[in-house]
Amino acid sequence: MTSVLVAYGTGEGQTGKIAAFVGSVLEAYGHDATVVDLTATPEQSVEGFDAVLVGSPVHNRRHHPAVLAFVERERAALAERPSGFFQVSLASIMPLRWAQRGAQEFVDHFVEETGWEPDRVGTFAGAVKYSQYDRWTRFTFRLVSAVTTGDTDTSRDYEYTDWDEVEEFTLAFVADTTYRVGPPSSEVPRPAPVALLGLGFALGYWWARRREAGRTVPTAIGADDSTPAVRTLAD
Ligand SMILES: Cc1cc2nc3c(=O)[nH]c(=O)nc-3n(C[C@H](O)[C@H](O)[C@H](O)COP(=O)(O)O)c2cc1C
Repeated sequence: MTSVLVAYGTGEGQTGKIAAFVGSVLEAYGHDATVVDLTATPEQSVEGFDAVLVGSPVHNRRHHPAVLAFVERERAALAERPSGFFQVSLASIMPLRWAQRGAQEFVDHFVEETGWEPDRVGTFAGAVKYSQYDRWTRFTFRLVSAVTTGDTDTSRDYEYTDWDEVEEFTLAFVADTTYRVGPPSSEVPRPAPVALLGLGFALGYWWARRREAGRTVPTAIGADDSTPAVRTLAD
C-alpha cells in the first residue's frame, strides 16, 4: 500500500471536489490517501508520504497562493518522491486552440516559478459557479460564456470536469508510483508463472519428441543386433 498526499488549494471548491475524487480512486485501488486543503492546513508537509499529488485552480492566470507557497517550501522533498500536479482551469474546455494552449502555458509558468518538475501533469476543466460569484464576476463570466460555451444561464452552475480523465490520470500516477516505490509485498509476483513456463517447455519438448517419433519408418531388422529396429527419416 502506497501512502499518497493529495494537497490542493481552491477558490470555489472545484479543485477540492477533484482532489476528493482522486483520493477516492486511490483508496479504491488499495492505497492510503490523505486529502488536505492547503488553505486550512498551510503547514502541511510531505514527510512520511510515499508520493504526492498537488492540485491548483487558475484564477486570473495565476495558481492558488497556498499551493505556490507549499510547493516552494516542499520543493526538495517533492523531488525525492513520485509527484504529480493537476491544474484546474477553464482554458482546458475552451473551443479555441489558442485558449487550450493557454492551459499548458499556465503549467509551464508554474514549473518555472516554483522550480518543481512533477513526474505527471493533468490539465482538467473546472467549473463555472455563477452561484458563488459577485455581480461583476458573474457579468464577466456570462460575457465570456456567450462567445465560448454558450452557458449563460446565471441561475445555475456548470461543471466541465471530465471525471474519466481524472481517473485515468490518477491510475497512471499510481502506475508510475508503484514502479518507483515498488509494489506492496503482497503483489510481488509469485514463482508460479516461472513453474508454469517450465512445464510449458517440458510439454513442448515431449510433444516435439513424439512428433519426431511419429515420423520414423520401420526398416528391416538387420542381422546385426546392433542395427536399430527403427530408423528416422533423417538418418
Ligand atoms: C475570478 C476568476 C478568475 C479566473 N481566471 C481564470 C483564468 O485566468 N484562466 C482560466 O483558464 N480559468 C480561470 N478561471 C476559471 C477557474 O479556473 C475555474 O472556475 C475553476 O473551476 C476554479 O477552480 P476552484 O473552484 O477550485 O477555485 C477563473 C475563475 C474565476 C472565478
